[in-house]
Amino acid sequence: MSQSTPTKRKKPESNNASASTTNGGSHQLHSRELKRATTVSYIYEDEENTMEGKIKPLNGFVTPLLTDMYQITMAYSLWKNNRHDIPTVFDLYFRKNPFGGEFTVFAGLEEVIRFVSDFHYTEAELNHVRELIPDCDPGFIEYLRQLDSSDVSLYAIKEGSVVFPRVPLVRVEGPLAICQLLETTLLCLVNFASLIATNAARHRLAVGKDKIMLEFGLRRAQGPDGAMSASRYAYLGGADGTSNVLAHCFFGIPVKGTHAHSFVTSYHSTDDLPDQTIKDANGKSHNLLDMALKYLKELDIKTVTSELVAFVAYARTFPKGFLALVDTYDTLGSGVPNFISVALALNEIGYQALGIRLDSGDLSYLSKESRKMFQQVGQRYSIDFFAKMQIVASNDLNENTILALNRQGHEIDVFAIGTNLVTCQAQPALGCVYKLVEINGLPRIKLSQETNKVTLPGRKDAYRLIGEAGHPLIDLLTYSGANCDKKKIADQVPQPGQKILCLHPFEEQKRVIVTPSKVQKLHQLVFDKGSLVDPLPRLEDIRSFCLEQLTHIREDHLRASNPTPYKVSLTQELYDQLHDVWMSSRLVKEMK
Ligand SMILES: Nc1ncnc2c1ncn2[C@@H]1O[C@H](COP(=O)(O)OP(=O)(O)OP(=O)(O)O)[C@@H](O)[C@H]1O
Ligand SMILES: O=P(O)(O)OC[C@H]1O[C@H](OP(=O)(O)OP(=O)(O)O)[C@H](O)[C@@H]1O
Ligand SMILES: O=C(O)c1cccnc1
Ligand SMILES: [Mg+2]
Repeated sequence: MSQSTPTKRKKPESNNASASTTNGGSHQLHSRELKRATTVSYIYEDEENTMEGKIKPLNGFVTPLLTDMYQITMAYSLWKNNRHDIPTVFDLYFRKNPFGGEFTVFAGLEEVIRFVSDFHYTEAELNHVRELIPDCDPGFIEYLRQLDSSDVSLYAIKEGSVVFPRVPLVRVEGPLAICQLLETTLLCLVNFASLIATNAARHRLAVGKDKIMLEFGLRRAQGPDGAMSASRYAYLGGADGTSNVLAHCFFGIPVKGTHAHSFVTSYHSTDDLPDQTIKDANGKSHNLLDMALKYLKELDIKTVTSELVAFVAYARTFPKGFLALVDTYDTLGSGVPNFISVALALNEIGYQALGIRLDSGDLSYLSKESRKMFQQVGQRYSIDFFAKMQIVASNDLNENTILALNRQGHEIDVFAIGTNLVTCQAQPALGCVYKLVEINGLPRIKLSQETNKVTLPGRKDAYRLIGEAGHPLIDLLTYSGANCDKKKIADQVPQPGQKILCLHPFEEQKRVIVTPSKVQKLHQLVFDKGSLVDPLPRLEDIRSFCLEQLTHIREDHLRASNPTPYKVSLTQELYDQLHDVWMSSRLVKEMK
């Protein structure tokens, strides 16, 4: 690949990054545009997200060459055989929910729309393609030079929706060659995004809605692109903030942070802090270290002095949001008392400390013991906010450890989750696939030894049937293929209050009659032959939609252990069509 040119970026607007877990980061979104130059390079510009403005991918690697080689060879062959313009329908969907769960959060749609909208080959990219194909016909390069998405339409489920296996997340309609060329990039954009969003949603459910969940995974993420995607989609799925500064600058995600052990261990003695003073709101100077030592004496506790010095140094830098990492030497014997002494000193001169971070040991026990100490000191000195000091926990947290902490009881206010959130250690990939379901108006099927892998042929629509209690009951797929007559298509559309027969795609005896109270059409036209239909929603609105959606799904579908599968069914018409196409596509074996 060509060397990238040096980055040429407009300076991001100043962000409000702060050292505390509550003060950091504004919620304001700074949309960034990433323009592609002749070689792959990153040039970020402010983007007006208008309908007229050309929208671009969020990441400079997202170009038509971010694909598998076979897409290009297939496109060449389709063009050579004059099949490139045949009208087609492709479905993008997954077959199994991740993490042993029974739900998935759909994410990545904005990036899909941006990529499809911007689809074109630059001259440099055309040169690459020419070099990749032996004896490449110049006519193919001419064909690619004029190729764009002006004949492509996308129908999609809203980003942030809770979704289920086999329901197309995106339906792509357009000429065969370009739809085929989109496959790999679209899958790359949806698979990781949805996996991370689902992982974040599961961690969010474990943490509970009244607690704060932060994503601290940048250092362990799968490279810079994986890290940016992870921060974006962890936020979409329910994280309240990230430690990733660039994700704040690009996506407007609130940025949060505390400090590391190295900050504490970098101090050895009081000599390392020649200036121990701090000014109060009136500008009067006080010696913060002496004041903290006075409180330690009153409390009759001996602690590690170098740790106290580090805390004083940090507190005089951030007196308004002082939060200390307390487990460097001895959490309850030194870290928490040192924090308390500095917090009391700050309080004396009008500043309110924020809390502590625990990063090792038994987080249930340590959080409860720390809370007790805060309550006792608060009572002794009649300081109300002391009992409510924020307790942040980190250290290899995951869904299971959080659920275990909930069972044991804890006093944690903020769960900071890194590795397990951004790498999806419990399951490293989602298996979204992209399959041709209709060509030239005719349904197409892909057979498999595994029934579950057989594709559902034909153009389909999807509806969510909502029950009396307000919970989704079932997703129903209807047949809306080009060869299905208009009345049949209309007759399949489920109506509230009417009985609807819903069939399992492969097991004839599994059928249910549903009378929905409400019906939601799941697919919307989001990209219409080259044009964006509606402005792209803001990331924080997608996040709010996702969190709201989760409150409507029945708890037994969401729970971590033995969740109930959610039903996805077919209308009689779609069922018949599936089985007709299946029968006619299968060879009848002969035995002698
Ligand atoms: N009460 C608890 N219940 C269940 N899991 C816990 C509890 N407290 C901590 N954990 C988890 O147990 C693991 C402890 O890891 P480990 O023993 O490697 O670290 P540590 O000894 O506490 O700290 P370190 O080695 O980083 O100083 C972490 O994954 C942590 O999230
Ligand atoms: O554990 P995670 O969920 O990935 O969360 C992020 C971790 O990264 C930081 O330290 P790091 O692990 O780099 O070093 P430390 O544990 O030795 O402090 C932090 O203190 C957390 O422990
Ligand atoms: O701000 C923190 O405390 C932090 C950030 C990233 C990783 N670990 C900790
Ligand atoms: Mg660690």
